[in-house]
Amino acid sequence: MTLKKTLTIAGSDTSAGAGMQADLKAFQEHGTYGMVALTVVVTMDPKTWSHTVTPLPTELLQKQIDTALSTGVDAIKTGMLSTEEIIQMASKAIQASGTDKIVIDPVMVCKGEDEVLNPGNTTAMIKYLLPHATVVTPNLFEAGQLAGTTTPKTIEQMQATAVKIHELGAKNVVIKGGKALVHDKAVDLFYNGVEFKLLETEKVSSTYNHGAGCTFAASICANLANGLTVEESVIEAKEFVSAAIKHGWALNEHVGPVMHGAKPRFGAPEVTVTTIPNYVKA
Ligand SMILES: Nc1ncnc2c1ncn2[C@@H]1O[C@H](COP(=O)(O)OP(=O)(O)O)[C@@H](O)[C@H]1O
Ligand SMILES: Cc1ncc(COP(=O)(O)O)c(C=O)c1O
Ligand SMILES: [Mg+2]
Repeated sequence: MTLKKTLTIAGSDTSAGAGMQADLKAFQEHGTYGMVALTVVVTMDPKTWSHTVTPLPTELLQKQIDTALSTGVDAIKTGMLSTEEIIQMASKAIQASGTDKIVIDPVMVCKGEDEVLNPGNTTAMIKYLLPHATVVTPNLFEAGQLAGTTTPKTIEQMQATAVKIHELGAKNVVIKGGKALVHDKAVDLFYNGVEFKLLETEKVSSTYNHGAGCTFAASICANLANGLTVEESVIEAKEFVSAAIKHGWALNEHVGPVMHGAKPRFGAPEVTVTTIPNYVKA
């Protein structure tokens, strides 16, 4: 039996809820063969849990990319890319890979940390990654940064932001309202350049949501590798991550990761999909 090969170009979250650890767990749960090209290692101060991001030498990243690509990957996801040089390397890897199943998770901050990784990276992501994105999965903050606007706060503002990000070259845009959007449901907005759909689940009141974004994007990537359509991939990923958040747990007093493999074990909350009227520019 052969498996579809999924590659993440991402950082290591040593606490293992997010980053490439989340990606590999989600890849595995979706029955794909997960591979990694590691960009940075994130470690935590045992007392304060403040994060330190340590980059790997770029030559080593390139060797990992070359190794993984030589096997013929079916889909690629990008996660934490800490410098413009690394963003360019990821872009070249995508173009050399021969696959058009590309999920860009434009990670700009770690949850629980306010500091933006490197503000110049946004411009590089726009230039080098968005034109190759089958799907891009910003949270509200990241969506505003990519679109060059303020952080969207309403569904209508999310629509305007999604249009701008689509114009930058991403074929499909999912803006994650998640926990941040003031709404009684966990709402994500899907835009494929033609129509808008709202994806909604129950909102879990837990704070054990570390790694939700990575798990969501990696699930989309695995679903694409397995041959699902973009929309099917996003809807299943939303089910998968909702279950993971619902069963999130306390790793220690500082962080609560999602339970990546919750859906196959406990089932998933229902995702409601509603087509909404197109946003008309004022
Ligand atoms: N409290 C919650 N209840 C249910 N779903 C959530 C909750 N928080 C986030 N989600 C969902 O998890 C996914 C990841 O979103 P989010 O946590 O906002 O991303 P990120 O980790 O990148 O900031 C999205 O599909 C979002 O709607
Ligand atoms: C290596 C790495 N990638 C990505 C993220 C973003 O995680 P999330 O899925 O919570 O957005 C983090 C957050 O700590 C991280 O450490
Ligand atoms: Mg994220």
